Amino acid sequence: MSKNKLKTEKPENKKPKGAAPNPDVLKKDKEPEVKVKELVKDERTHKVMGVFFLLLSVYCFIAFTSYLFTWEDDQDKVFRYSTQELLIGDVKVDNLLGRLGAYVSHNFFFNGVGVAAYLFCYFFFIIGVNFIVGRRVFRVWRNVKYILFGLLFVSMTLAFLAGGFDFPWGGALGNALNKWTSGFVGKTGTALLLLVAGFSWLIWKFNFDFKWPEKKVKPPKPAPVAPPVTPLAAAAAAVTPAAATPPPVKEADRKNGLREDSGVMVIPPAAEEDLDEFSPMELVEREEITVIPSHVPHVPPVVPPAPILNEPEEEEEEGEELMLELKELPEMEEGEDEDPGPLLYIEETPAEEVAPTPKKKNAPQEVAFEIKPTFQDEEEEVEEVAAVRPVVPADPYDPSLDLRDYQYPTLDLLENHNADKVIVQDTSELEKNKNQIIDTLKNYDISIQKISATVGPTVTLYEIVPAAGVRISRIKNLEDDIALSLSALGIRIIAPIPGKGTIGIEVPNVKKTIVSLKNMLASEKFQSSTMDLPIAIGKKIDNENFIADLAKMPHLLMAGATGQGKSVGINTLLVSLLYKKHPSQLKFVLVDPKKVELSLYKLIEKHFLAKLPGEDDAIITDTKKVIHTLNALCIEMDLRYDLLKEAGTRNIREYNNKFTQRRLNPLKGHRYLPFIVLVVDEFADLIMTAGKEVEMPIARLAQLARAVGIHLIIATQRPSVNIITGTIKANFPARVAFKVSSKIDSRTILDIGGAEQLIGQGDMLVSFNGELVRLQCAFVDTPEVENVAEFIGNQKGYPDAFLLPEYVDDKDSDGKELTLADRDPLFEEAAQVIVQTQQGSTSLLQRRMKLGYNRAGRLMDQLEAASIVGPNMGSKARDVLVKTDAELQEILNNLL
Ligand SMILES: Nc1ncnc2c1ncn2[C@@H]1O[C@H](COP(=O)(O)OP(=O)(O)OP(=O)(O)O)[C@@H](O)[C@H]1O
Repeated sequence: MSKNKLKTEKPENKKPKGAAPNPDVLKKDKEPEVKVKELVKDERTHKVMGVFFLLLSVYCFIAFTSYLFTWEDDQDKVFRYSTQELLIGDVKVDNLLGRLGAYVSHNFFFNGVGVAAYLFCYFFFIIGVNFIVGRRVFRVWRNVKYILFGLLFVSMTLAFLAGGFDFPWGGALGNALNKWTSGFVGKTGTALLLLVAGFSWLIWKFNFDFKWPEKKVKPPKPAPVAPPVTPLAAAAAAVTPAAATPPPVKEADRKNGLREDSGVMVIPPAAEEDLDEFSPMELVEREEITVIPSHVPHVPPVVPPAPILNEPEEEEEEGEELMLELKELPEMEEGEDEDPGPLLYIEETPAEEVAPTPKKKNAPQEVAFEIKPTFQDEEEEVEEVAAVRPVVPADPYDPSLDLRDYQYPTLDLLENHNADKVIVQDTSELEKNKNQIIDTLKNYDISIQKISATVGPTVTLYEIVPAAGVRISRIKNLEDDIALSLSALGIRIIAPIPGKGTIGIEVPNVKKTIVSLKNMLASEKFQSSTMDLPIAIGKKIDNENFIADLAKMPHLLMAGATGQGKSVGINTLLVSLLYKKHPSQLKFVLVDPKKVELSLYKLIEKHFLAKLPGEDDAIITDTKKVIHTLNALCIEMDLRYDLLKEAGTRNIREYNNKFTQRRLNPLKGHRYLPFIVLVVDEFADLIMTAGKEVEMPIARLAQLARAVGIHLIIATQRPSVNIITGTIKANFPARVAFKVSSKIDSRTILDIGGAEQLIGQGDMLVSFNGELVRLQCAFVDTPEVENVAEFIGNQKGYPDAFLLPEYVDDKDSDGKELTLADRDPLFEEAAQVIVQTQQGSTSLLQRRMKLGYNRAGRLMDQLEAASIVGPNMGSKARDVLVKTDAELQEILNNLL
């Protein structure tokens, strides 16, 4: 019914208003052009061509083979009769394919290329297959090159070898080539030429490995242990990460794509021939095949140690050699060459003082050295050291050494969830959906040229190429009507698919596949990722793993109605990070107003969690404490910026590099900075209870914290505009939407509709880098998270969680008189810092004691009240009025 109605409306559709020209006239003008084009492009034409070439190939094959047996008799007849007589007349031949067969074979063999004529059968075959299948199963141009070479080489070789026979082995071409070459370079030359050509082709094709058997080299003896090894040097040697060196990959395994160290099957890149082109109704089932090992050993990232002494390999002057070492010293600021760990300093004693040794070239060991451990917090020693020539410290600083035995969680802690490796979609379902789509579009008078299907874990994407002349905007306008007509739940129309000019219709699969996090973490992409904070989010429709770097995102906003997969999504992100990061490199700040969602992570408090000083629980559930924690994070951010500025670095990566190279002085407050990831499970709840007090620090962190390694993951059930305000949104370029309840919610979170049409259970849209991608979120169940948390929690951790700077709420202390009775608990410590360093600087207190500006300022006022420092002098540091510890102790005793 609607069909007829719509068809009668057609002219109106084309030209809605105004004095339109007669549509029939216009149509007639355009029709022929469109038809020829369509005919050429039409897949049926291609199929017909395919059948033709395949039959041609078979025909030639039969004719040629028959010719091998009947050539003697048939050749006579071909010679005797003219072409016309032969083809039209009544001549009897023996070839299985009659006169035409005899004629064609004779011309291909005798007048052509001899036995090499079979290469033509092959050529027709590949053309036929390509046409019939509708894609380049065989690469035509490459094959043409091989065939041309084959024609020349085979015909000439056969003519050369079998020149005396009657049978046209090499055909006219082979004979001619052979004749000319033999005349030019002689018989022997021709033979050599053919051998060279033959071998060249074989080498080119198979790339043989010509290996000369290698001389057996004795393994070098282990270097003798240096006689005066201090305990310190021994400790440094123990750091050498022998275990960290990945085991060598066996040659055979490498060829097979099996990486021994990870147990991960790496799929070799698809052969060129396999590359597909867009084809009618093709089924795309691409799956990253991974062999999931029961145990994937992880190797903590340990930087290989630098040699203690660089012994030059080439001949060099002795003096120059020492110069070389000195040149290698890192550029340090004055007095910055100390760091807290024990260092190796090499004291050079003039050779003649130790023993008179004759000067020799290339004998560095003969310069007398004494290796002395020094500890920098002992001041006299530091001074002593300043007098000697320090050498580059032996090893780069390795932050993971505090927990050097830490084992990364293994994959056997996770479940497979029966996630099928290959997604098998019922072909009848595909066919049914395809026909329904075609029929529905026909109802709206939209004809299509091609349709292809890509089966994903939860939905199948039908990609449509509209027929020539159909405007995509028309389909876009009809989006809702088409969705209604298809009447399947969760249909999403993408018109057009960005960058493709095709239209996508996503239809939910009847049988959905769970994407297990285990599979994703076992994938080569994740295992070999070098991202700072790799997160395995889920699988795209084409089954490609979507793994992103949270550090680049740099923050993530997640929304979704209740029960659609948000908590699973957060667990997925957290577990991915736990599988890739050492506790020294990453800390989580977990905010869980719902109190139960993140409680599992309590077990890893001493490894991966950060908390406020003095707090019992690292997982924050109370709104007041959330405000304190967020402000503490802001202080940490400011402190980190100060450190970055002092170090002359722009971001956490550069800073940590400089620190691990021991180019930053920990006595000046420098430290290794772990990444901090703040996770808020229910943001709406926080905004409802604390409003601006929460929004402001979140917005500040979102705006500034990326460079100093603080990243935010904020989740909310209610993505309404009063919760996700403009300020928040502007600073969260990466957003994730699970199914939401309305189009408005979808717009709030993604700036576009679509999330309301998702089908739940981890079906999600990710807006990142200006692209909108539909993913099936990787699934990790609560018991799995528990396993991972237990595995980590049972290992030795730090004494406490990572402590954030203390934050004192101005409201708590404002209005109070600054009396000595109200002294800050850190008063004594602050006084000691000031007296020991003799610097009355507030920022020094901030850095040394990890305090916020307000608290450090208050402490300074209290120190002033106690006459330990002088009054504020603007930008200059205050005078320190107490010069010695004894003096300070007396003042402190009097204050009690
Ligand atoms: N990626 C996924 N794959 C398969 N099933 C999933 C996935 N994510 C979630 N589910 C299913 O959906 C259920 C609800 O998920 P989840 O608890 O994460 O929802 P939620 O959005 O956090 O809900 P709430 O806001 O009420 O906590 C899960 O128990 C699971 O059965």
